[in-house]
Amino acid sequence: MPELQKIKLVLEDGTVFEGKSFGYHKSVAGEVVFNTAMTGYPESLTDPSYEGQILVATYPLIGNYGVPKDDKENGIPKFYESDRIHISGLIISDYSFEYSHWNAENSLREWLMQNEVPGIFDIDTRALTKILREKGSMLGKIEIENETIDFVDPNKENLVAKVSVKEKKVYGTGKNKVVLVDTGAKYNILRCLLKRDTTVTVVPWDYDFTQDDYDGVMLSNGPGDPQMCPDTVKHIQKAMEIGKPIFGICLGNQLLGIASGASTYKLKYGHRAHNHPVIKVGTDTCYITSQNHGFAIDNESLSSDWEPLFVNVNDKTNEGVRHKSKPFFSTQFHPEASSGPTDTEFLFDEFIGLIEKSK
Ligand SMILES: NC(=O)CC[C@H](N)C(=O)O
Repeated sequence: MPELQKIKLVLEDGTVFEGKSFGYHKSVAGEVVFNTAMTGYPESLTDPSYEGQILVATYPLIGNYGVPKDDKENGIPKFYESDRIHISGLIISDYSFEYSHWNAENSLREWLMQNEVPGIFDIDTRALTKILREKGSMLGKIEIENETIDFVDPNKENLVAKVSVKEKKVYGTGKNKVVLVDTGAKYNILRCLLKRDTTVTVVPWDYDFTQDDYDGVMLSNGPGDPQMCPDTVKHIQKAMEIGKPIFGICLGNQLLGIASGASTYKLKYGHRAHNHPVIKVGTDTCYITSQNHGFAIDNESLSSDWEPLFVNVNDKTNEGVRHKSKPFFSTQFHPEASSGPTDTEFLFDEFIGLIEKSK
């Protein structure tokens, strides 16, 4: 094991955890959240929804399968969810300095260094997660020795503007024309669309796509508080008047909800895992889903034209909405998975089905 420098995590409530630095050695502040998935750190670290957050992995052994090659397909990385690491820092229990996997090209440590993202290991992540579970997600800061920085609340910033594409870009040559509103889209949403005979135009979060020629709208995931994107909401409202199919995922669910008049609130510690059970409302069908969110739509605030589509079995929170008569629906979980279970990928087929029916 190389010589490692000391580094600490300081929580808003004053708790301090001392650990060892294995990533880029610098101080950083953000919101501390935990994810209970056992695999998928390359996908999580590059998920733009984590922008501004310090991520705690509750699974104790991290780094053992390295990080994948940066192979491209259709002009986008095959194994990553965006072009860079989005988390502000990584907190783990045991870092595996040895890695082995058929697809590994680099170590997690090297990759964190290249992206200038700090990592701490040798932390009692069970004790830390219990604090976050009991008190809720809180602000925190990673501090190197002899340095003090201020806490920063990323939810007060427009993080979506930071992670969205700056210009329109077209992918694929399929027959169904989908506008993908990039509020921080994971590449697997694009991959799932391209697999289904589509031409996808990825547009910036504040672009008025309603003037374009399209068959359906896909609203992506993304970071931060959904109330920070009024421009996107305005365009969604215009698209609802046009009436072509709309499918939203995670932040997309929240923005569709807000556009329909519903309100959102912050969950105590959010859902970040591979095993969240959701029930399709009105059925006995339960799906196990991949999730990463800290906000939710208030089911009670839905207007009379809308209804909950899925509900979380654990805490009964909203997991999706749909319009009662128009082809608009969304999910709070991730049907594109990556990482996590792919059980709900069929929702992309349902979206394409709605597009074909409405043409
Ligand atoms: N993955 C996402 O799209 C997250 C949505 C939103 N930023 C939340 O935390 O609730």
